[in-house]
Amino acid sequence: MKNSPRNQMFESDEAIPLIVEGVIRSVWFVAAAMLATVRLVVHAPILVGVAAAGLGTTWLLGWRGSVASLTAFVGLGVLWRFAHRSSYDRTLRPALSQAWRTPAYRLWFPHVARRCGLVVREPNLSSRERRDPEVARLLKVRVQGTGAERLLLRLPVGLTPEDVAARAQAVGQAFGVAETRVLAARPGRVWLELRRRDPLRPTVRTSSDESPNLAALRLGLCDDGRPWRLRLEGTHVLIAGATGAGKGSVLWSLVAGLSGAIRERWVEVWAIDPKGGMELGLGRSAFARFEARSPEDMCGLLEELVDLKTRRTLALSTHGLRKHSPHPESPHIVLVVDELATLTAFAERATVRRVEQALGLLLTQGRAVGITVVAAVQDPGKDVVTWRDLFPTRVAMRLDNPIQVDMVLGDGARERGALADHISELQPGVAYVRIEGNRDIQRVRSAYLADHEVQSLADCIAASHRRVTHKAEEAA
Ligand SMILES: Nc1ncnc2c1ncn2[C@@H]1O[C@H](COP(=O)(O)OP(=O)(O)OP(=O)(O)O)[C@@H](O)[C@H]1O
Repeated sequence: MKNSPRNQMFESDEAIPLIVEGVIRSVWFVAAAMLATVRLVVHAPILVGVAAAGLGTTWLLGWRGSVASLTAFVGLGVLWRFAHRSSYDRTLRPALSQAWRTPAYRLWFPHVARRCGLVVREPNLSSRERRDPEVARLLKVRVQGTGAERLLLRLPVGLTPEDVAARAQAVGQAFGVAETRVLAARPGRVWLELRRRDPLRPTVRTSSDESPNLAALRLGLCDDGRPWRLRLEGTHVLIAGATGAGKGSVLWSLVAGLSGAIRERWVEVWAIDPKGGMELGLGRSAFARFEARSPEDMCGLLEELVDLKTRRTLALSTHGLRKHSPHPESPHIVLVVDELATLTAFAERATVRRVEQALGLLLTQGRAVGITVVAAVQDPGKDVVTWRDLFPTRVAMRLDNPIQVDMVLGDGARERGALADHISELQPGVAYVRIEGNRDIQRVRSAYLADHEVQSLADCIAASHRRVTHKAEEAA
């Protein structure tokens, strides 16, 4: 086929070529229209559904009936919103947002991507040879019930997820959103998340109705609406946050989550509070061991745990086992250290060396024998970086500057959306969590326990232990 100057397929004005051309063009037009319809249905099914329902109703009931039905539907929606806000927010609201935001993103994204630099230009070509730059393509839009809008992007050759992360803020601002982050999809694709509402705004309460699971202990809420679950067995946890960031709430949520296991005695929490008991002293009866006196005393407790570790390692190797299983005679031990840096700040040099050696041994060899270190730090300076890599799980709460974010979570974390230095002082307990082997960073808020709740939690644990001891004495 060849285009003549008059845009004809065949260079002939005879009837048969003209008829053939007409048939080919009609088939081509019908196929293109069908393809466009299919694409519209696939990309904006809700919008197409609503339009089809509107046309169907008008055809069946006339325009008055159609307006009446529409009014009834809107009325039902409004009623639903006021009668049961949570189910409305979970289901209808995201569906409505999806219906109108999908076409809006599709319309504007190519323009925004070009302006924000999500493009690849061929290098080493003169401006005359250079073709149009390749732009990141929007494949899918997902509106979630939690107020997050996720855009699945296909990256042109030459663009990486890090490039998208570096431009994410600009794209977010263009769509009127302040919070953005990049999540891994498969190679060549990336999810760009834009958050319009924050489900972590209200204070999160603990839920005590769950039996403790060391592989996924419930500590609070994730910003996708799911519970925040943290693995405690086979890992160590570093929590960094400026003063008032809510480190205490993470530690107490952890104790609250473990309380069932502590009462049944297959988990013990040992606590070290270098601030003289200011932070953890409130619930000291929840702890099997508690030390808040001199650096030498705290060092002594660490060394006691190292001895226990050595005995457990020996026992495991004697029985040919590779992993410790907790039970009341040999419980899983969670060592909580509030303010790791203070532990060594006021100690003699010899004590500092002993503390460092004991911590090093627990962090490198404690995981397999049922010992988890959970340490909090206020100022993630260079001391923390020394220890950082020995903590597979890291939690960055509100931090003072952007450099500290990568210091805690690892290089590139802030660029991928862990804006811990942007967390508001009005939202204590909010944090970004990085787990070993997972590039994605979770945004979470820990549950909050008021002082009286911490006290009653500790009293409840102490009372349960007293009952068990009493029964054991009676039996003896
Ligand atoms: N998860 C939370 N939800 C709501 N409010 C919280 C939460 N965590 C903490 N708060 C509030 O913030 C205050 C400070 O929290 P917290 O003492 O835990 O901070 P911190 O990081 O331990 O500070 P510091 O390092 O100075 O001890 C608390 O008194 C409480 O009112």
